[in-house]
Amino acid sequence: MNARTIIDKIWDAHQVRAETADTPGILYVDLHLIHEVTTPQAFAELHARGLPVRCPERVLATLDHSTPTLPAGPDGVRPYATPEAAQQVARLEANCAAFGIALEGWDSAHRGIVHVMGPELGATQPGMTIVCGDSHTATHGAFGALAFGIGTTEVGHVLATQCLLQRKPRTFAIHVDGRLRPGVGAKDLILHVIGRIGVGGGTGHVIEYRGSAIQALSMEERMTVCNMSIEAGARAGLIAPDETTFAYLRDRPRAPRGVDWARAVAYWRTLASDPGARYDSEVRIDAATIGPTITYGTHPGMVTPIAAAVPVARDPQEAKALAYMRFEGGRPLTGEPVDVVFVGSCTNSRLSDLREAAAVLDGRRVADGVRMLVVPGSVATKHAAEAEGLDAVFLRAGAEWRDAGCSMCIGMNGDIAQPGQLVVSTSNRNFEGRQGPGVRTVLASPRVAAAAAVAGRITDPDALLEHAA
Ligand SMILES: CC(C)[C@H](C(=O)O)[C@@H](O)C(=O)O
Ligand code: SF4
Repeated sequence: MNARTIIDKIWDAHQVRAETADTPGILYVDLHLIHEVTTPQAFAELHARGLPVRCPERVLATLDHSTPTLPAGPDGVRPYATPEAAQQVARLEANCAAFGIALEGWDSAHRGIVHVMGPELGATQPGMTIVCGDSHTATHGAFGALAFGIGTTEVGHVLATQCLLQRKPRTFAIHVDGRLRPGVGAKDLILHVIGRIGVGGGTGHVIEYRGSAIQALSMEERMTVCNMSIEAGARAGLIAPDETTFAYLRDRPRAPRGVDWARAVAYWRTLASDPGARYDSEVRIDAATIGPTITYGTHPGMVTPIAAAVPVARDPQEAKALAYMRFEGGRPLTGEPVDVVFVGSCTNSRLSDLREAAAVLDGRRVADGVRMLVVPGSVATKHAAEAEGLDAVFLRAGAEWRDAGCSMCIGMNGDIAQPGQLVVSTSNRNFEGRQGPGVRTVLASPRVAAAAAVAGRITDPDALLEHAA
């Protein structure tokens, strides 16, 4: 057989029927993750047509987008932002009960952002096809799964059939070789990649991240990288599974056990792309050239090394983005006053992210007038962070320590900033108004975000930490 990429291998193993010129192929789905926002209509369709869920055991639900991050009041009432938010949650609870679907709901120690809790449970595994009515589903590609976002109509299709109509994607190898500099992490890496290939650079492709700098990443860092594949326009992004992957998955609640574990690992080892496999596109990046990286505009491709000057606008769209952000081309963003710092989201709300932010905040204080919100990605992450005292570090520094959820990444639960405020955010989208009407968003790593909180300004963390030493 020809040399195949991991993308081809997973595709071939799940293709029920090949595509033709006129019709997409049919792909079997191993795991369907669902949340409260993109499921109500899909379930309504099943109810209306009297259809059952084809494989309830392959569906896993959580509550994340509309959930308050402040605790219930003494009356037990949760502080939902809107009646719609409360209703979305209630409907998912009712639909999961009606169709026999496992829900990591309010009383679950595993509830959390769908792309954080799936991996934590070991539900996300190499070689799987994984879908979710959510654009950041590529996060699960960190495990060597083919994972992509689908629309609400498709959520209904998958619930009813456990299959999806899909055309085979093109393949894109992004090689990152060499070593990342100290203090430079996965978020800097992926922002740099998106800046390099552009927000449309991955369109129609599944990206395989390869090379020594990728192999050296932890699972949590790999998730940060794969998470933002969609921001480069790609349908998905993945990384071949290796010993790091297997070590992470071993003994997780939903991971295979005993002889099944050995059999699974043996299969997972066959997934890596064959030597000589061909890709439709390829890019090579030297990890040592990447520094702390932030966005300056209103899409995640508008990135700059933190100390470098913001590029001068080359077209009306860039000029519009700079005007919205109130930034000036030709000048660096360092020194720009910050109003809010958000550490959270499916990009950067895992234990390693919280540790990274806490390391900067330990023994320091959030600057006067700055609000800092730290929101763990899951209840399990929250407990793990508290077990090692990270909550105390954040609270001592003057930050807010919240319950798990999407929170200010998208503000659907009411966690938003005020018009005109500048937010340094560890999330993945800096679109106009995403964190509240008129709010200006700068995307950054947890380290850069925490440094901004301490300085009250956008700051090169190396300068801040050196100064203190
Ligand atoms: C609400 C949901 C459908 C949306 C998505 O698909 O990504 C959200 O998670 C986002 O990050 O914008
Ligand atoms: S954390 Fe943000 S990007 Fe991730 S699923 Fe929630 S809203 Fe979407």
